[in-house]
Amino acid sequence: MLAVENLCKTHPHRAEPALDGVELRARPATICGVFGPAGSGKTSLLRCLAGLDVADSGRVTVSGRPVALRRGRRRGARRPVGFVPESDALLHECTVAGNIARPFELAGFDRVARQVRVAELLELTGLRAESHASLFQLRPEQLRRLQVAQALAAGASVLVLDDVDEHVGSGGGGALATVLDRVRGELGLTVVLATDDSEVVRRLCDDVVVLDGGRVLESGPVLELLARRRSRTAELLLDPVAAPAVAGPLRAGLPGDACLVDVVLVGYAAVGSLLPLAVSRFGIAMTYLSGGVVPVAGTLVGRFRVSIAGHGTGRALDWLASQRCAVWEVEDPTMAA
Ligand SMILES: Nc1ncnc2c1ncn2[C@@H]1O[C@H](COP(=O)(O)OP(=O)(O)OP(=O)(O)O)[C@@H](O)[C@H]1O
Repeated sequence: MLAVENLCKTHPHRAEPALDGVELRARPATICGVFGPAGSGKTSLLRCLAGLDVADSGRVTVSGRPVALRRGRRRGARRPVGFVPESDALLHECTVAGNIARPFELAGFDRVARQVRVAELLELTGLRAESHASLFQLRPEQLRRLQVAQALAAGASVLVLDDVDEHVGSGGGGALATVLDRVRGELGLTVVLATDDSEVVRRLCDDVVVLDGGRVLESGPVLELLARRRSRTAELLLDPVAAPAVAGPLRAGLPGDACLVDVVLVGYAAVGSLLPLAVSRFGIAMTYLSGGVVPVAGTLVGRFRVSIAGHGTGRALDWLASQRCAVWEVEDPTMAA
């Protein structure tokens, strides 16, 4: 377990803190996304996690042990937290296999043991065909996978990746995503990645920490946060199925007693059945106005704006709220006027 307690850091010559009381828990065999806009403190946090920087106050521990500040520049030395920076810090004079072998050499593995471990990591990271290639022949996304292999070779039990964006998102072909999936599922490691790309969180992350201005706005399991009323995570991750900002024009043509409702449904079963069930159970009239479904963390999440009318409306809303979904009435500026 990686635990961060009340981490605070202000960079030299800065008035505002880069990290202001950050708390984080990342479990083994999970991927935790540190999600926030540029300047929100993601890199500052990750550098403290990896022992590359020291915080002004607070604690970072792995399995209860404080993470020590890294000293010296011995690339490939053994580290419990493997840091994969935005730009590569690899050995450009060595081949792909040579880069993975270096931490094993430094740790005193003999030649046969080294070859076995290097072969395993080449397979895990999908780089077997590039084993003898020079780094100059690799694409940026392949270099990122090599960095992961090197961090694993250095004995990381926690893998920290900065700025995971186009490499994992729709533009990157998904090879790094597959590797991280295997690191989580097959090796059971804790992965923490920083991103400002909601697609990366939707596709890969079990947990999320939403950062802004160095503060945690919201954190927890992604699917739990999505099922919370007015969740910040839902607002950020469900942008492909965002409801229109203004409710007013949608009311045209609806019955006078209709109420407009936004509902977030989590899981295949909920998406497929909850709204029709509410209609049949409570005898309400429901009209679908906008929204859709999007895959998140291996399941389906739906966000819909619907109008509901009929005597059973209140009971239907209470029932929906008691299921695995978030539901709230849309504030309608035209009604308030
Ligand atoms: N070495 C530094 N010296 C001074 N200020 C810094 C330093 N590193 C970061 N900062 C400042 O700290 C704040 C947080 O920066 P940080 O790089 O951690 O955010 P970020 O979310 O990773 O941003 P990005 O996505 O652009 O990398 C910003 O205001 C930034 O300008």
